[in-house]
Amino acid sequence: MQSLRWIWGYLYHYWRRLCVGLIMALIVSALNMVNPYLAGKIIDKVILGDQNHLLWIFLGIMIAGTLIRTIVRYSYQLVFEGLSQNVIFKMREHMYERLHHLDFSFYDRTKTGDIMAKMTGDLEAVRHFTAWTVYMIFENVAILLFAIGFMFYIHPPLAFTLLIVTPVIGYFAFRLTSDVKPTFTEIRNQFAKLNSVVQENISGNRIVKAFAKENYEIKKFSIENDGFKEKNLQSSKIWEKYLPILDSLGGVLTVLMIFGGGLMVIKGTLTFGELVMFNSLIWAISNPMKMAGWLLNDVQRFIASAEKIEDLLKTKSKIININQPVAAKMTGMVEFQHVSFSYGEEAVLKDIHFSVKAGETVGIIGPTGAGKSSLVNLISRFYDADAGEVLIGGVNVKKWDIQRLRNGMATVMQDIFLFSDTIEGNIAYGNPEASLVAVQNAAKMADAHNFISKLPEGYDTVVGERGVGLSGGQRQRIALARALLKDPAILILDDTTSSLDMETEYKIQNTLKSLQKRKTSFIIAHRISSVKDADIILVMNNGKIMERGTHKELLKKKGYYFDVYMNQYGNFENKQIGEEVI
Ligand SMILES: Nc1ncnc2c1ncn2[C@@H]1O[C@H](COP(=O)(O)OP(=O)(O)OP(=O)(O)O)[C@@H](O)[C@H]1O
Repeated sequence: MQSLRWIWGYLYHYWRRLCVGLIMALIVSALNMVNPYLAGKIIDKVILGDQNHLLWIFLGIMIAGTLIRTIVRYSYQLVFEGLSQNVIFKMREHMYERLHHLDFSFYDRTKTGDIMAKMTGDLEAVRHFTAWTVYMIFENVAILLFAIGFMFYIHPPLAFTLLIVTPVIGYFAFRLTSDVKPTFTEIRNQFAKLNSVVQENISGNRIVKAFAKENYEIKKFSIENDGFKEKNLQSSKIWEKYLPILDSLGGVLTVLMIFGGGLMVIKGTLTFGELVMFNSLIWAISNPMKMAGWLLNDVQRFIASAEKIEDLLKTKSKIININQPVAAKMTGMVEFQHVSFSYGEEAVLKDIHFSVKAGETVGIIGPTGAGKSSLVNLISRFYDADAGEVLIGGVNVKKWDIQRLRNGMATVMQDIFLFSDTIEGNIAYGNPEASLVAVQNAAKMADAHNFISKLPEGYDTVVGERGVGLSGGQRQRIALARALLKDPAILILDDTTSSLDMETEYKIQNTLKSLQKRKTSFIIAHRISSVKDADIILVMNNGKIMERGTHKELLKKKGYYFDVYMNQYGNFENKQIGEEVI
């Protein structure tokens, strides 16, 4: 019921078209009564009553009725197809918009395959329901009611005899529906699992090959594929149980009609023509009953899919704008006031406290898993702090308009993502209006211009999915150019130069230094060389800032930073070298 109410939310925009379609379906259902009626009249009036002149009239009406019925039926099929395409178009748009509104935590817990199953299989089930099932249910119910009414009009006692069987058919159709429903939910969930395996395998096909795990992955797929087949077979088994019963009950109707009707003809209470009318109408009773199983099947499939789509559309993002967000100018002043944060149970950031003036550079260093990326994720409000406040320009990030906040900053994430587009398109992603010269300048700053120019199609080179066809360092430089072209007030570089050789990193750093005077920069790195010129370096471990200061100050402290420095630049045993550098 809930799913029907939900789909009505989409359908009512087209209620006029829906009404036209349903009225046409009603006309077709009524026209279905014409031929059986006239067939009976031909027997009674023409064959037995010798009124031969009526034959041509009856035949003419039958042909005209059939023609009109075919045209109207074809027309409303088109009406419903158009209607369903409109509904699906809107729904797909809503789903896509929702997917873009949802925050990082949604994507952390949702498999891409599951989302794809919703965008494809579930939408198709809803399309099928609105394009076909809706009018088929209406048409079958209308035919059944017209036939019952007509039969009662012709001969109530025989009509009554036939109707004795219909509640039994109704009972089995209902049983079939309730038994089959859970299997549809299972089929649908299994389909999502199958999709996830395929999607992960396609995305990770290089890893699969590198580890020679093709057979393992094929087996993994086979298990899910087998599961999908099994779930479908389970559903078919339920069908196999009920369909013969429903079919036999349809047959019982015919037997009852011939037996009861035959007796009535012999007794003279029913004409031969009326028996023919009943005989021609019997399908109008048994067919909707038989169709009920298939249609309820479709309804259950629709409900299972509609629930999944509705779930997605109802999923709320935790990161949302407040009622009247601040629309201040982004200044680049960043402050963390006793911030704690966790993804789940365990705290990932503990009591983080620091402040940065606009235009300053912050280096963040520390072992893997220390919480460096998590810290910068709070600046862009990809997640919200559990305690404490993150302030930009003195205003809590939760009070900023999210679009404005993120437009004022550019992040080069650790996991570089490039779209399957031209290099120019990828660099201009954050600033599509940018001229080619501006794109080239950004590429020069990121030391990417040289290698791009050497490509046969230069900036028009289309990179593969996720940037396939480029080296790790080339991808990093394009991502850096993309961030620089945005000219943000806050620049966040999460391990952005890790794949670059020292010489390229040095060149980029010199460029960044000139830029950094204008923007606040956060540079996460494992190499001392990447952070040593920062105004302040935060050394993180286990979610805490355990050391802070400039490069020189930190070396003097002879703590973790000093050890890393010695590891990378000097003899670890001989701390004297470190002191020389200081
Ligand atoms: N999306 C997430 N959901 C749950 N836990 C997460 C998520 N992202 C990171 N973590 C956990 O949070 C902790 C800090 O991770 P984070 O990525 O911030 O570390 P990091 O210092 O940037 O590490 P690295 O240098 O390896 O990038 C880790 O224990 C990690 O397992």
